[in-house]
Amino acid sequence: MKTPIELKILDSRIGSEFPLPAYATPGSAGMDLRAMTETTLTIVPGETVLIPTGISIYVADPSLAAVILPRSGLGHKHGIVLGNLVGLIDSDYQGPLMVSCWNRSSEPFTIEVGDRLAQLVFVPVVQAEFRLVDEFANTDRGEGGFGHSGTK
Ligand SMILES: O=c1ccn([C@H]2C[C@H](O)[C@@H](COP(=O)(O)OP(=O)(O)OP(=O)(O)O)O2)c(=O)[nH]1
Ligand SMILES: [Mg+2]
Repeated sequence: MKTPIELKILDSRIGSEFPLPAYATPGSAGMDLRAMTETTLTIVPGETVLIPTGISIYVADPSLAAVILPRSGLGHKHGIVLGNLVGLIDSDYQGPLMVSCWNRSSEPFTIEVGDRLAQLVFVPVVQAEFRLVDEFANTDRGEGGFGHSGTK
């Protein structure tokens, strides 16, 4: 059963020239987001560009969020990742869905209009309420962290 999510088309090329984001296979976790720029764009090494996707979504349910993740091929082969590393889409956000695209490679990278740049994944969210305490119940780990157990 898929969860219905409201979506607005902000760029009429989506739904005509380019399809709406969709799962590529029945088991896909992410839907690819396309670069809805006016023209072809070259991102020089080290540069970060905010790229519109041509859509907005309204997740609405506070127990859900969406995350924008890099595509592994672009990230690994071309160093095209996200300027914010991961994009988090709040359930009450209704603005344009944007992808912060960072060229962390040493080569310029050219994005054509409609290229699939990043992917959108819906995730469950638990909202916490802090309960102030003076002491935690003991655990084996305690305060150990940040590699305190070594690598072997
Ligand atoms: O890659 C992203 C990340 C965020 N957003 C939108 C949706 C998100 O709900 C909103 C705010 O994101 P976030 O809370 O991460 O950014 P902020 O810098 O804390 O902005 P704000 O003060 O608006 O919360 O921006 C995107 O479109 N793309
Ligand atoms: Mg915020």
